[in-house]
Amino acid sequence: MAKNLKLDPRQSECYLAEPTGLIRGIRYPQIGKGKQAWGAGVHTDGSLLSIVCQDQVGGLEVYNHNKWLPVKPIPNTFIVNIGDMIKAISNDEYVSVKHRVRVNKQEDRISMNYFVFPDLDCIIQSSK
Ligand SMILES: O=C(O)CCC(=O)C(=O)O
Ligand SMILES: [Fe+2]
Repeated sequence: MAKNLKLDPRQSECYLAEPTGLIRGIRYPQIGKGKQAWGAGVHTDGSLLSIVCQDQVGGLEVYNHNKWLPVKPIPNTFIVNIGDMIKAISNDEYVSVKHRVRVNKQEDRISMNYFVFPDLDCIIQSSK
């Protein structure tokens, strides 16, 4: 991505700072038969990138070409979502993905999420 956007390597380094990264572990409790609930409503992530590791229960959905698509759990596989900051840096060449999480009726769901944020003093600027 950095190559494609012709980013200065020093600039990309400050975007991908390690100390500002954030890990969030989430448990979505089962809701029981006959009920419906959202574990996470429709949103985009404010980060540069988000790396999601979900268990086998499923429930994550992404919006693509006017459709909601379930993200099938695949063992030992991470999902990488583009966040709002990449959208800003790339002048909308890369677009942050709308997503939501459906809660399962019979099983709890666990996901681990790593959000990549830039260094604290890094200035986000468009690549154009
Ligand atoms: O639990 C998931 O699969 C995604 C969670 C999420 O979208 C978030 O924490 O921003
Ligand atoms: Fe998210």
